[in-house]
Amino acid sequence: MAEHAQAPLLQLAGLVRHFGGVYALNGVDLSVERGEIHALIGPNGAGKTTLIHHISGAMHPDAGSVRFDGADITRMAMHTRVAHGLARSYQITNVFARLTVFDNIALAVEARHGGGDETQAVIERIGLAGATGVAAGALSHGEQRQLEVGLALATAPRLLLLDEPLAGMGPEESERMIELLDHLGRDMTLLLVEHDMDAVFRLADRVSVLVAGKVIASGLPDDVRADAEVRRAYLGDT
Ligand SMILES: Nc1ncnc2c1ncn2[C@@H]1O[C@H](COP(=O)(O)OP(=O)(O)OP(=O)(O)O)[C@@H](O)[C@H]1O
Repeated sequence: MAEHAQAPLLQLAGLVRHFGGVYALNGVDLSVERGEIHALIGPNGAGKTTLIHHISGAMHPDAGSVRFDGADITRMAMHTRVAHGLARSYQITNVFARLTVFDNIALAVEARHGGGDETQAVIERIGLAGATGVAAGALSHGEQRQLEVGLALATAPRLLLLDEPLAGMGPEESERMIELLDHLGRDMTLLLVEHDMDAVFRLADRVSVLVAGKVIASGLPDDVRADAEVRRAYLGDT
């Protein structure tokens, strides 16, 4: 419907989630537009991981709504969201260490009835064509993170969620991952949580800042960087 074509791909409104007396999400409003690379930044404990859990469907809110492609998915289960094109790449390694790169991706592709050609295409996309027959456990840390992105890609997502894709990486590995994400961003919408500000400001079309369970700013990277409240709350006014 025309109305839906205009709607943001992902729209969060008034999301609230508390754990006892701690309000991890305290009324989050956030829109992710179709085709953009959107970065979510914020200090430790701001609620970023909790927010990703609410988008992936691992958690459900106490109040507020999650809309994906115009539909209300607030109560939808995680696996149903994946079938609708919403995938998450995990911060914690979830590859099968003893299986080869090929078999890891093939399993994920077969889970949605794909074939061998598609497996190879995903492997090429994540830059592991030279390691197809290598056991996942023998890959470097950076390559394992590339493989994790491949597992999410195998579900043919329209929105890919990435929680700290550069965590624990050296400069060369980071560079490879940034290039990979930059390429993926040309074909799909990405929402990433990341602490590496250089990477964020290089990759993101738009940036949102989460502080104490609320989005305090959302916009173009340069505008967000210049925002006085953001500087005070997070970036450090140097
Ligand atoms: N399962 C839980 N039970 C109790 N409190 C929780 C739970 N999950 C998160 N919290 C609390 O909610 C707040 C937000 O946590 P969250 O992990 O979402 O922040 P974050 O922005 O991802 O932080 P970091 O950058 O350190 O990963 C914190 O105060 C945290 O202690």
